[in-house]
Amino acid sequence: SNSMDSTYSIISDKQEKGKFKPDRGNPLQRHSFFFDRNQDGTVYPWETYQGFRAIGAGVLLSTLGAIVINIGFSHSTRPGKFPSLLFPIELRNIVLAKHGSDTDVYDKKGRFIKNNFEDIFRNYARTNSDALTKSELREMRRANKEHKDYFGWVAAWFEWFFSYHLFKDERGLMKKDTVRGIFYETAFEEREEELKEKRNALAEKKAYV
Ligand code: HEM
Ligand SMILES: [Ca+2]
Repeated sequence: SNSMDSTYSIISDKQEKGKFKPDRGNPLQRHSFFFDRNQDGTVYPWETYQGFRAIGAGVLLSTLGAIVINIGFSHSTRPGKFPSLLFPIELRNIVLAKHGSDTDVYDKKGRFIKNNFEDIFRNYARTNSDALTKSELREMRRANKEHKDYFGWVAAWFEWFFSYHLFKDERGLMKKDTVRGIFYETAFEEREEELKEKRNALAEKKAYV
């Protein structure tokens, strides 16, 4: 099948599960692919919503995530196309959604730059060497701000807001391993598995009483 076929019409998109294979060398694509629930290469808002729910976000946060992420990133991943009111995000072009005022951990090709990742913790993790407190995270975000880059400020704010809200530990710390897992997507997958297991255990318990 020709992947261009689905480019021109969203309605007749075949939505074949597993049609899209993320590029191993592109962690940014894998990060976003977690939310492509039917794995067809396009993330629609309802998929973003389901992805958020799958990692334990409530209805409100998931709705917010779907709205800001899909409105924010749809158009830039569809170069030359008329804006779509369904706000699809096309994963093969996900690097085009990169913005300013970020950490530079993902480079222009969506690769994970280890040194920039290590810099986050070298520069801001003072209270604990392998985690950021809420205020250290804020400090990092402020330092990353580029002049008049309003879109980047807002995008980075949301990215770190979602990260902190969903992945801080019981002491309110953003652990280094977790942050790496967010960049690589494994944090999403692990959380989803964890919640599935919890639900199954609960269901089994109920079956016995
Ligand atoms: C719970 C959900 C999510 C969390 C916690 C999250 C978190 C993050 C974080 C922490 C960054 C790095 C920001 C930085 O370098 O300063 C990032 C970057 C990015 N995320 Fe997500 N994200 C989520 C969902 C999504 C979704 C659904 C998509 C698209 C389908 C997406 C696309 C991107 C893109 C394109 C970047 C690159 C931004 C850049 O480097 O300029 N993310 N995200
Ligand atoms: Ca999809």
